[in-house]
Amino acid sequence: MSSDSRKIRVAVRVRPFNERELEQNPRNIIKVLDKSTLMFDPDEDEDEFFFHGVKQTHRDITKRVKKKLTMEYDDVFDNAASNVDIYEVCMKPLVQSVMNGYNCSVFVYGATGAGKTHTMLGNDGCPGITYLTMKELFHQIESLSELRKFDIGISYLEVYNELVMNLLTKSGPLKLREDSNGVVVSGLVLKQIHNAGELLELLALGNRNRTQHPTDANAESSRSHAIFQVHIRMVEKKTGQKRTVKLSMIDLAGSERAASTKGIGLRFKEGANINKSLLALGNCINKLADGLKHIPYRDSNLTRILKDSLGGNCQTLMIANISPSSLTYDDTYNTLKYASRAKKIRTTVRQNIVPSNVPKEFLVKKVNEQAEEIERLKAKVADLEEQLRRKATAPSAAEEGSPPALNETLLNTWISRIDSCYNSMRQALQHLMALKSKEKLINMRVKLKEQAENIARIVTLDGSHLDEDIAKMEASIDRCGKQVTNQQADKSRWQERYRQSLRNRNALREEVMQTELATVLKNYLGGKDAEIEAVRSTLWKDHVLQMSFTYDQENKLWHNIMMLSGDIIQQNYLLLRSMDRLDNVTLDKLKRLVKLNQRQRGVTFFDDDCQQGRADIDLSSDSMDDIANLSDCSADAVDFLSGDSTVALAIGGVAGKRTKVNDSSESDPDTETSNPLKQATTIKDHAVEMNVFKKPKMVSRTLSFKTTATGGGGTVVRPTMSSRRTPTKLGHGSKASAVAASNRLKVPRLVVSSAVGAANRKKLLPAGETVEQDENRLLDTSDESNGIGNIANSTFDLCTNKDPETESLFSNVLVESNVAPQVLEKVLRRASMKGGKMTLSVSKDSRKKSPKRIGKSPRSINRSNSRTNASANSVINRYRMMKAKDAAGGSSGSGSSSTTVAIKPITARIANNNFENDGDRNRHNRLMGIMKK
Ligand SMILES: Nc1ncnc2c1ncn2[C@@H]1O[C@H](COP(=O)(O)OP(=O)(O)OP(=O)(O)O)[C@@H](O)[C@H]1O
Repeated sequence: MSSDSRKIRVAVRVRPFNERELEQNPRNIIKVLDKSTLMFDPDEDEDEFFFHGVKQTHRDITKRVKKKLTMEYDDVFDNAASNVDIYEVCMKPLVQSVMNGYNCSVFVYGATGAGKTHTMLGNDGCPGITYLTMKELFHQIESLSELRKFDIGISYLEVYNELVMNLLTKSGPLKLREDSNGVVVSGLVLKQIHNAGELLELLALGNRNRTQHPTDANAESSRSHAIFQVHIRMVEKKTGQKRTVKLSMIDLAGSERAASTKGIGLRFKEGANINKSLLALGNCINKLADGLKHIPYRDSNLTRILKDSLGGNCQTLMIANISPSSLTYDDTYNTLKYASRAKKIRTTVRQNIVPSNVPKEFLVKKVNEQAEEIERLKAKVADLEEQLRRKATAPSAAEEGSPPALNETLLNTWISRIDSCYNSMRQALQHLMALKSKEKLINMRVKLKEQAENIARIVTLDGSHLDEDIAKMEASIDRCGKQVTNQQADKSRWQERYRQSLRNRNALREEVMQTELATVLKNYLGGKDAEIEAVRSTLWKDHVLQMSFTYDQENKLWHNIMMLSGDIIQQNYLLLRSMDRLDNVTLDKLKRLVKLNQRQRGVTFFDDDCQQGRADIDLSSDSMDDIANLSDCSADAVDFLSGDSTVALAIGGVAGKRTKVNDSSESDPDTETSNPLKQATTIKDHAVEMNVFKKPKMVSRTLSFKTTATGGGGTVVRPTMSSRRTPTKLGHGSKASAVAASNRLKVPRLVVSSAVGAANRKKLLPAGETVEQDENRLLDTSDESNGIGNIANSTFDLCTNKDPETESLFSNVLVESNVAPQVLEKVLRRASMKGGKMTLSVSKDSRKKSPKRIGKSPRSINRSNSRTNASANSVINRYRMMKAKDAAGGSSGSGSSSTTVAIKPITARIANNNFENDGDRNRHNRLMGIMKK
């Protein structure tokens, strides 16, 4: 888009004397010398005066000396010129500029009654330049209607007392604001017109609304600046190229001095405002003429509106209207001076072609055409070169009898042709795969975002922000959608180019096979094919890695969410239950949750049954679940390998065995490279190379509570935790390994008994041992095995408000003990009654022993990472659920009391590794994922 610096075009129009002036017999102060020159204040044509026979030059010595200023403008029109003349000379070229996409602007300047409105609007018998211009504009539009589509909207504003008003609709004052397109009137609605006739109606309407008051100088004086603007939008039908242009026609209020209108009161205020805006206009004109950088456009609304016309991207015409009468000597002189200054102003004009509006398809088509043309020309050049060489070498070869020289040249030609063909193929493939990969990733992200949105609808801390949050998420999803849509055109373009390159390659191959160099070139072609395959594989690898990474991040996030949710659910469940607020609906939901969790185990763990389950999954679906389960080799990951074809692969086991389950691939001309089996092999190789199909290693964590006696008989229970990678491949049915694995698990247990009191226990003690000794012994033993020890019949400070983690741990530990739910309820009720410091008294006849604190130790957990802690809680919870289930079944079966829990001898439990029976252990091990069913 080129720009052009042009001066403002300035025309001066001299009106005829009006009746009022003629009555006063004034002097003519304007003498039009030619089409571009006039003389201001010329000598009077007076009768020659002789004194004593001598011609006198100065008849009246008191008379002012004439200025006799010769002034030059672009155009000067004398009093005989009509509006049509003005239009033909000044406006017609502007209409042409408008049609070429340039902004144009014309403003009439002059004192009141100088003929500005007459020039602009004219009257019934003599239409003004506005009507004439619009008529020509519509004429041009009609003649170009086959090539372009036009939209025309007009606005008619006035600036009165510094307020901007719409003359076409009744509304309040409008505000001006500036944007990249210049000064814009806020809230201005354009009126559409379809012919010059409609324009006349609107102009009449606008003029009726315009502020006019009679002044001494003009009976119909316009007291405001009127701005008529035509906005034209043109769209080239063939190319889609868009141009938006604006033609502004401004009828300024009179530039006279206030005194000449003899205004008082409101008229004086009008005059002051008119003068203020015209003064600002004068300042701007002066500064622009001097080439200054800072132009005070903001000094008035008028100059703000005229900013574009004076110093912006606009071709501007100024028509200075003057009266020839000596009655307006000063005003005319001022007008002419302004006009002269304005002549020096330069504006920079450029065509308003909107490049972004050129349809993409058009550009894409053009680029494709050019690319094809380049390819064709390249091939032609190569062909011609080859012919030339052949001609050049043929005679000499015949002379010398050395045909190999010919072969070598030919070979080089063929090689350069093959290289060029494969280069374009590689380029297309790279673009295509990058675009497809991007699309797959975006689609995957959209699904993840949708999931997050669903969760946000359920879980929200503050309902008032929900809408805002959802709106943000939806906006983000929309953005992703737009990204995908935007690149569709690109994708199909590269797809077409890729297909074209494949066709070219096949054609070239056939051609090669006809030549005498077929054997050599066949090998060369094979090498090139291998190169393309390597590129394809690398791109595929990058894509899979990216997909894996994204999914892995999401997986981690979900893991954390689930752990936190589980923890919160469990705590709320216990709290509700302790408060007797657990209703059936919530309970049902919890049960469903537990069941869901149990069902998921079958999919999550890598045992034989699960493998079967995996094979049943519909791998062609790209649902979220499938992405989640098969992220490493999902259909998404490999779909793009064969263009539009869909090749879905399934994992067939831990080692990453894959099975082709669906191949709807259309015939790719490149049968060799599009062969899905070959691709599968490639994928497999990559899987091994990248390790992406390898089963993630399971991690088991050992949790133990160390109980140590403190001074004064107190006992501190410190939970410690360690993580260890556990080999997931266990020997099938290997009992020894299962036991070994279960042995590694030390489940925290808090052994509580309200039935076995100190007195009773004393009877069980070996002779000579006190209760205290017995307890210490038990504690010590349990430290080794159970991890917590028997701390029954005691009052414990479980935790304080400051240590919620201990509270959480305690509830888990407590549930794991054999305390029946009813007992637990009582315990929690009691505990909560103590307020900030939770104190648990299990036994009715509890002795006031030093409290055994469970509170300091969680710091050691804090030192571990939070994920480890969450996992530990999860382990405990799983175990708790299992026990709760068993307890429910057991109690109904045996009918044992739920309030009193008898504990087994600790030593027996040590031997049994804390499990009540083998079923428990097996179930536990299954839950922990360390043993096959
Ligand atoms: N070139 C002209 N030929 C014939 N009559 C004219 C010409 N110019 C102006 N007049 C007449 O002079 C009178 C005043 O003209 P006009 O209203 O256009 O002045 P104006 O500059 O717009 O004044 P104001 O600033 O007060 O609105 C009108 O009656 C108009 O018809």
